[in-house]
Amino acid sequence: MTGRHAWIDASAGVAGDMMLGALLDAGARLDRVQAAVEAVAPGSVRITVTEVTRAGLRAAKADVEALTDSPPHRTWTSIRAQLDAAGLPEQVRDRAVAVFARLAGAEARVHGVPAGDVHFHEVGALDSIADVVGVCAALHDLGIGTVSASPVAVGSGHVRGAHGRLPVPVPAVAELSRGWRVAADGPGELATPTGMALIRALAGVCEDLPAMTLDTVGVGAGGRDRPDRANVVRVLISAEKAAGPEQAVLLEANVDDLDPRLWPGVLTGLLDRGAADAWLTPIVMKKGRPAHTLSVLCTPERAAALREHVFAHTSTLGVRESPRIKTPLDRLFVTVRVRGAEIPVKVGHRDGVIVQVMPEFDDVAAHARALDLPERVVLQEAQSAAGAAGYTPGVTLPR
Ligand SMILES: O=C([S-])c1cc(C(=O)S)c[n+]([C@@H]2O[C@H](COP(=O)(O)O)[C@@H](O)[C@H]2O)c1
Ligand code: NI
Repeated sequence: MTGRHAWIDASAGVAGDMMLGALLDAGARLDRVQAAVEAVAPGSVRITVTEVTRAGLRAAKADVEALTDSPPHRTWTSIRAQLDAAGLPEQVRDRAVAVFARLAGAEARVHGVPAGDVHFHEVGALDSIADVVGVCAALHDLGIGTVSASPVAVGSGHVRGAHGRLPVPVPAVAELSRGWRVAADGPGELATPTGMALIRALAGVCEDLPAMTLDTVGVGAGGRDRPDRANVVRVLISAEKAAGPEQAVLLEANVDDLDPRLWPGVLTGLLDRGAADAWLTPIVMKKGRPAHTLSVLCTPERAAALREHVFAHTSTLGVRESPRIKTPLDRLFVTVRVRGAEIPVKVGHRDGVIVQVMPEFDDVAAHARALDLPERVVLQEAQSAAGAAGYTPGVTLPR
């Protein structure tokens, strides 16, 4: 994935409105954010942003004002339908779905109900929609391709809510914290479920500030002003990301009982839904059974949807998931003419030096069929035509 990198500093805690404030402070346009929220929950909320101080630091405070007395649908199933129907940019929708899926999964486990039935409280549902969709729209507006985040301060003590007195970290935050570095780091509820769900769904990795050419810093305020520490989330955003390693997720499942005729459709379906790659490896499983490992490489944002696709379309009972680092070549396409036909050629380069020159094989095959020529002849001619235009491995890209 291309784009800038955002590192979220949640060392003083995190909540949805704090992240939204930080991204608006970093330059995300309020009208774009409001429009995305409006598309999901028309006429329901108005987002405003004001400048405040927290322990003497300037910060942007995002506020969500409810404009309606009639609450929106409140289950995860109905919010999912609203997100799907809103016509959001694909990246905004996918990220928002991933965040709500995390939140619903955590609440489902805590309360012992199916995720689809998880009930977002009436006012909370509007706040959550505005925070989650607003954050995802702001990331999109800022051109953020990848996200990572610091360890999170979750707080300590107790809070009062719909479930009475809850221990801090509240149960949903504790559930969402599994696999992340967290510490109490102070009294009170420092991390909310929505804030933690945003971190877990959007950030591929928990890390201290990664090396970057820093472009922008945004500071988002929490509700309370505490004298001992600034109640803020910071977001540090890189300049346009240099070509280099990016976060990826590898999903894997070993399967020994799927009708083999179904596999091509499974792989095509995964690629159609945004997997960067999907493949099968023959293996031998327990009891000497011939089987396959299904592997799916994808961005962290696509992982949840693709995991569900694997469950729905194969017979697996589980999916393994591991973070990976992927280093893609920068790419561009050029078109060459071979015997009257135009064939696109993919050129992979690193720092402006060409590494790979590969005619698109589907086009080569189609043209070979049309001319009744061997595919290898058309392939070679397309490669030669690209070379004649200056696209040869080892040379600098033509201007
Ligand atoms: O309403 C519910 S089910 C609820 C559950 C939990 C659990 O941890 S379970 C916690 N809370 C509290 O709601 C407020 C708002 O949280 P946001 O994530 O919407 O900002 C917060 O204080 C939670 O502790 C509610
Ligand atoms: Ni709850």
